[in-house]
Amino acid sequence: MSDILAQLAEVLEARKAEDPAKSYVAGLYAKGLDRILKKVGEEATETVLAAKDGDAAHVVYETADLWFHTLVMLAYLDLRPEQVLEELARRFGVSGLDEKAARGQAE
Ligand SMILES: N=c1c2ncn([C@@H]3O[C@H](COP(=O)(O)OP(=O)(O)OP(=O)(O)O)[C@@H](O)[C@H]3O)c2ncn1[C@@H]1O[C@H](COP(=O)(O)O)[C@@H](O)[C@H]1O
Repeated sequence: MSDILAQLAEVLEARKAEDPAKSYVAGLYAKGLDRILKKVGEEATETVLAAKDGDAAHVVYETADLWFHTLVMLAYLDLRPEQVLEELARRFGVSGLDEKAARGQAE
């Protein structure tokens, strides 16, 4: 499921060498971190409004925009989505074990 994040991260990395006039992502990099963070903030707000609105397709669309712009932010900071997934996996490893134990499934 997370393969698309890794593949997209590769594209975002490659866009660091791209002409800003020819690529949306290269254009964002050229505008700098503050512009990227502004986009993350805008997309977060649009996601919240979509969730309040209650249209499922709209929520998915806006969440994709939000995730995409956080991936651009991570790439700009030379961070990888795998690092975020590892952090989530580490947390799940802790709480997931608790859940398994509660269900009597612990090994
Ligand atoms: N997944 C995306 C993606 N999601 C959203 N967006 C862009 O994010 C922007 C969303 O912002 P808005 O809705 O506010 O639209 P906007 O007014 O055009 O944006 P601003 O002028 O405010 O920055 C749109 O321009 C979308 O096209 C994306 N642009 C690119 N990608 C992926 O990134 C890859 C590299 O893209 P390029 O750099 O364009 O080649 C592509 O192959 C795609 O896979």
